[in-house]
Amino acid sequence: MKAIQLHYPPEWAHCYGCGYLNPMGLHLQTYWNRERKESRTAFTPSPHHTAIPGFVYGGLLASLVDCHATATAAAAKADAEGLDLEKTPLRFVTASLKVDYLKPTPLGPELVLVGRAREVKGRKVVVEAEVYAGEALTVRGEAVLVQITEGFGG
Ligand SMILES: CCCCCCCC(=O)SCCNC(=O)CCNC(=O)[C@H](O)C(C)(C)COP(=O)(O)OP(=O)(O)OC[C@H]1O[C@@H](n2cnc3c(N)ncnc32)[C@H](O)[C@@H]1OP(=O)(O)O
Repeated sequence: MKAIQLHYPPEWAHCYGCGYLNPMGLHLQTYWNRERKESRTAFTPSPHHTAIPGFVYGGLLASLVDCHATATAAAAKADAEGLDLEKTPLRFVTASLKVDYLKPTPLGPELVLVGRAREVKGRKVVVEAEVYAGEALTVRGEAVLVQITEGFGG
């Protein structure tokens, strides 16, 4: 299965969190499960992603939620409308991002993010995401994503 971010055309693939053309980026790769209507990604923070020794920097966790949510929005919208992302790439940007840090996230283990679309309406998708370190749910996020077209920001 191909990661959602790998469907982005090159002009939309420079994002620090998930762009495959950003050499310094995190290269997050999100996968969509059509049966479960759920997205997943995994990321192992590096030692320099430290907040307090032993724990992950919250800004990084927000970035993971952000980029996982944008990809989840594309997949959920494609799923809802029966579109093939290979033929019709969809790209969303973050309009709003809320992150709740439920408990400190340990630095070392792989983190798993799970995402679900709570609302798909027009150009807007609302996504809920969770970050797990092993069995522990450490972060819960919510994002409003808005679909953009060519020429965004111009
Ligand atoms: C180019 C690819 C980059 C991908 C990077 C991936 C993640 C990122 O880091 S993105 C970077 C950070 N984000 C940005 O820079 C976005 C900056 N903001 C913008 O460009 C615009 O405000 C934008 C596109 C989000 C929305 O503007 P616009 O296209 O005019 O949408 P608009 O018609 O106002 O709103 C559409 C819907 O979204 C909702 N919405 C818009 N902004 C918000 C918000 N801040 N909070 C909640 N809802 C919002 C509106 O209420 C509306 O909902 P509904 O259809 O239910 O009425």
